[in-house]
Amino acid sequence: MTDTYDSVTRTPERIAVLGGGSFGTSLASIAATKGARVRQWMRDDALAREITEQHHNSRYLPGIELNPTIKANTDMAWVLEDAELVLIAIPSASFRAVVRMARPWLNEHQVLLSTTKGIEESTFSLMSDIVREETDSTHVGVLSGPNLASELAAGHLTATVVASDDPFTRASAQACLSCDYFRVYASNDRYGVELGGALKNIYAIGVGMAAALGMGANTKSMIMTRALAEMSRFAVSLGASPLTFLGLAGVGDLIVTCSSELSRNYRIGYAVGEGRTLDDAIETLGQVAEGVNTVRLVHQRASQEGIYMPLADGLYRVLFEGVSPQDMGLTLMRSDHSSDVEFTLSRQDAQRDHHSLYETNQDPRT
Ligand SMILES: NC(=O)C1=CN([C@@H]2O[C@H](COP(=O)(O)OP(=O)(O)OC[C@H]3O[C@@H](n4cnc5c(N)ncnc54)[C@H](O)[C@@H]3O)[C@@H](O)[C@H]2O)C=CC1
Ligand SMILES: O=C(CO)COP(=O)(O)O
Repeated sequence: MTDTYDSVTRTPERIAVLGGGSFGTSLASIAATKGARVRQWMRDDALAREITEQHHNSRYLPGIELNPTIKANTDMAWVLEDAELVLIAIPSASFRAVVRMARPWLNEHQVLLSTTKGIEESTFSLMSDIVREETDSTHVGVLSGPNLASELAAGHLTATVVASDDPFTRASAQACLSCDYFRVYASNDRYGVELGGALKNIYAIGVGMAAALGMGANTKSMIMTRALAEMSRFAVSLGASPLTFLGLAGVGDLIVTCSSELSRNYRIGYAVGEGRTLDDAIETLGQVAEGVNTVRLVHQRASQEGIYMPLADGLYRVLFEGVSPQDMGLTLMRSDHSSDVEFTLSRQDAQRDHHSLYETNQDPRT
């Protein structure tokens, strides 16, 4: 991939963030710390005043000091006024409704980036598809990677991927958000990056369940590794690049979401593994865990398309059909072994794949 970083002549100066939750707030704080004018839209007036006046988001990012220049507001027109780049951090269930609400103040020159890791229930659309359908922007992209919001807001070093087929979008997002603790890589596999972010949530629920059942690191590693094969098989059959799954938005995000108790999806799985009902687990969490819906949608789509997804199917049966996690674990382990082949590559295949991996994953700035 060429012409990414250098094609932006200047960093976007006016940023709008839609969403007052943990991730939108973390990204708002980064952009503001880089010197941009940042306006953040949310429904809750009290929360908007707290962010603007006290520089905290106590509901979604307790204990984190935000950049004091962020101005949060419930007035969409004011937030989007003159915005050059818009970050959309709204849960998938409300994403289309909020984009429609914003539409009167959006134009084709703005960069519109989804940071949401989910799939629309009624259409199986990814969020960037919704942005394309609902707006006239020619600069649409997604941002996804190992980015737990509270760690990001605390300045722990990490990286992410901005994916778009439009070089201007990729470069604008890199310029807007790259900083000493957040490295932003570019990709043109928008579909793969976006699917990676949505799919890994399913498996974090599974690893959370395994942890609640007292399973150790071997089990977690097995689930994560087979999850990677499964999610990549699904995404590739829908048109994504398999190489994306070896990058930050694939295995990178899978590892963090399956390993950290900060992950809401992991916590849902843990609660169900402890014997709580799904409804009870969701209510206790009080935040969005996209994987619950995603597992339903992916189970349905994989069945329609005939894609082999034993882990996602098993998790669907535990969450929605009352199968116990213990029984599901045994069923998976006892299933037919005859097709359990990991890789059978020739040396030439391996060399070709290695070469194409490193070509594709090259940092566009080097
Ligand atoms: N929290 C995290 O660590 C990360 C989250 N994400 C993704 O970001 C997306 C947003 O998640 P979070 O910020 O974490 O969620 P959150 O649970 O922290 O907050 C959700 C926010 O969305 C708002 N919201 C919900 N429905 C709305 C509607 N109809 N209109 C206006 N606002 C509405 C809520 O009021 C709340 O401010 C999710 O898809 C998530 O997967 C991505 C990377 C990291
Ligand atoms: O996507 C995330 C980290 O990259 C956050 O995952 P959760 O939504 O499970 O908290």
